Amino acid sequence: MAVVTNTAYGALPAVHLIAADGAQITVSLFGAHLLSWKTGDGKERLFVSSQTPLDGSKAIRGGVPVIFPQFNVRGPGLRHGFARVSTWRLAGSGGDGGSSYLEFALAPGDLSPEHQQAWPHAFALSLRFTLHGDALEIDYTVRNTGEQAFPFGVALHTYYDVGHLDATSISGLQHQQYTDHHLNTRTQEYPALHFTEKHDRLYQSTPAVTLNTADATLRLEQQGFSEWVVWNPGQADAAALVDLADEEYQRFVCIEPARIDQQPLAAGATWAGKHKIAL
Ligand SMILES: O=P(O)(O)OC[C@H]1O[C@@H](O)[C@H](O)[C@@H](O)[C@@H]1O
Repeated sequence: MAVVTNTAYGALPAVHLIAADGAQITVSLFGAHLLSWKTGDGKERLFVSSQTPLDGSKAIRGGVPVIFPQFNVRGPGLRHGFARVSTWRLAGSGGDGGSSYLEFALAPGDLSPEHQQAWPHAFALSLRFTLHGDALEIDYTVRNTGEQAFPFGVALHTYYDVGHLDATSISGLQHQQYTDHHLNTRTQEYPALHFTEKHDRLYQSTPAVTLNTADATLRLEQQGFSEWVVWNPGQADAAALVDLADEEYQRFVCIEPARIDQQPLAAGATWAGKHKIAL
């Protein structure tokens, strides 16, 4: 049986779910932000910076920031959107022997007056985290509840705890085109991407990639999104991030299912994306 409890993570109210097989997640209401995912063997799969504020004053550095309605600076609003700095509601939870879930919701009434004014559209977001044995599924939907179309971009900005970058690679991207942070578009010829310097790349989506670390292999699948973003700041950019300790860039990579350009969602329409991470 699944056990759901209210808890705190730093100063943030959070919800903790333990599945029947011992797998567990902790999600803060601030950002509907997944902060910890431990598989049944007790191993933590996500990275959270030791320097991140955990009081709602700023986006959390680590875990799974939820990006909406714009990716990075690809839109006129707040960088990476307001969803990661808004307080969501717990909309449901439950489970049986096979799977357990937590579901969160965000609508205009949950936003600060400043964010509501900056983005005056009628929408409903839902995010459901489902634990299935050694896999985690995240179902993300965006509904237009108004009478006019609005533009939106989304991403699940997942920070994986990789132990050390030296032993980390991503496979499944060979022959894929990517755009790097210099805005060069190239094709990746080599089978596995290794992290020897800063990486900030946008790949067209492929159904699955594999993250290889010293002691684990994770298969990442996405449906409904259009890109994979692969990001590690490297040493110099990490030193400029006040919410990351200087050496911590060596402990994570972000692999993000995303829909980076803002595209319209018609009145009454729903967009749905699914992300599955499995051992
Ligand atoms: O510091 P932020 O706003 O959380 O963004 C972190 C990174 O997020 C990544 O998704 C972007 O590709 C990077 O360009 C960006 O630096």
